Amino acid sequence: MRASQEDFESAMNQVKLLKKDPGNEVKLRLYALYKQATEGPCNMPKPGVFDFINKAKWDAWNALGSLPKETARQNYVDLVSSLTSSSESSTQVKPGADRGQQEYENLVVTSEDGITKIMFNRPTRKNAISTQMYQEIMLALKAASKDDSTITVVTGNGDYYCSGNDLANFTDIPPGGVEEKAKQSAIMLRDFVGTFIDFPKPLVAVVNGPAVGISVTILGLFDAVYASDRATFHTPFSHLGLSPEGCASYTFPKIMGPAKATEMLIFGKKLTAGEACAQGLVTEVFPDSTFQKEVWTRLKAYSKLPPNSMRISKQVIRNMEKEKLHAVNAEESSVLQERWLSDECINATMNFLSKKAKL
Ligand SMILES: CCCCCCCCCCC/C=C/C(=O)SCCNC(=O)CCNC(=O)[C@H](O)C(C)(C)COP(=O)(O)OP(=O)(O)OC[C@H]1O[C@@H](n2cnc3c(N)ncnc32)[C@H](O)[C@@H]1OP(=O)(O)O
Repeated sequence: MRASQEDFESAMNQVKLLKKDPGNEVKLRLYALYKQATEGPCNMPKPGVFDFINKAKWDAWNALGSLPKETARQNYVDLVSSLTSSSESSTQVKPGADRGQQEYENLVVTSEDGITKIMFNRPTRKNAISTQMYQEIMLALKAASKDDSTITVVTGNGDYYCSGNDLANFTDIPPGGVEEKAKQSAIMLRDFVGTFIDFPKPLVAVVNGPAVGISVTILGLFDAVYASDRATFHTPFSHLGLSPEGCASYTFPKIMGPAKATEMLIFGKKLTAGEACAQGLVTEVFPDSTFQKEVWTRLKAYSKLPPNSMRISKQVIRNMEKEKLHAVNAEESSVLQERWLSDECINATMNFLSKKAKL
């Protein structure tokens, strides 16, 4: 959801009420986002080198380049919200504390060494994502976006990373009928993917084993993807009478070129980790025997980099695309709303649930 003028004004008031000084770096960022949101790109003359304060302000504003006013307004609101939640919450989880095991039924969330780890935890179902688990992932990401960690990692417990949407989600039909279920599911899907699009910190996938469906498509929204050589990447949408989601209809052709994206998204070709790396979907592949050790050593080193700089770099890399990604997400979700009601999809799902089919 975009921040309104009202949200922006309320954020400006909240800044005045902050109990703790957020430090010069954050104050400069607030200043720059405020100027960009209200006046647009910086076109003031650059202050002289000895005018330190005004030069620092000018540099911060000028660094935002042609960031659209609406995006600057949204970023300002997000930044203030992260400041107010961290100063208000005395029970906030600090890195090193293990939290969430009571809070989440399908996830294990821990925070240590500046890294929040969100682990899918339904190993007996190959970490298939139930309706409740979609909600829990959104909650965990929102909490991670505001906690003290610098990097957020998503991974899976057991032999699978994730087998995608839990096909049993199709059986839980509300009193409004299957049309109502499809409508609610499209809203949930849009919100779920939107949470990844808007995630403000470096987001890393540690793909410990095979990945299927939506757990693959959203990888295009991560900042880095490390995979065990046991991992595979499979998006069998046509086999299931479905169509792509997670913004893959946009990110995959961009990452790997349209021809390779077609093989995955339309023909359902399963990629090995090596192939996915060669096509740019995966950052690096590690032997399974040393995967955890090598990846976590590297992530711990990355987590010591300056957090504000990493967030800002992510913004600079991603922000121009955000609007496009939200539009793609809305379109994909609305197409799927129709697909879920199609005979092709209903038959494929029934075949799986009655154990007549597997991928
Ligand atoms: C009316 C509209 C409602 C719509 C609601 C949708 C909401 C948002 C949707 C977002 C769009 C997402 C799309 C996708 O993700 S598409 C991909 C979906 N995933 C699959 O099709 C995978 C299905 N699973 C399999 O083919 C195999 O299980 C798999 C190859 C993954 C593993 O095979 P293996 O032989 O190694 O293991 P088992 O099959 O024995 O698995 C162990 C048990 O786990 C159950 N399981 C595994 N994956 C799923 C799954 N995705 N959904 C439900 N259940 C799953 C499996 O059945 C086994 O159970 P049992 O022990 O009871 O047999």
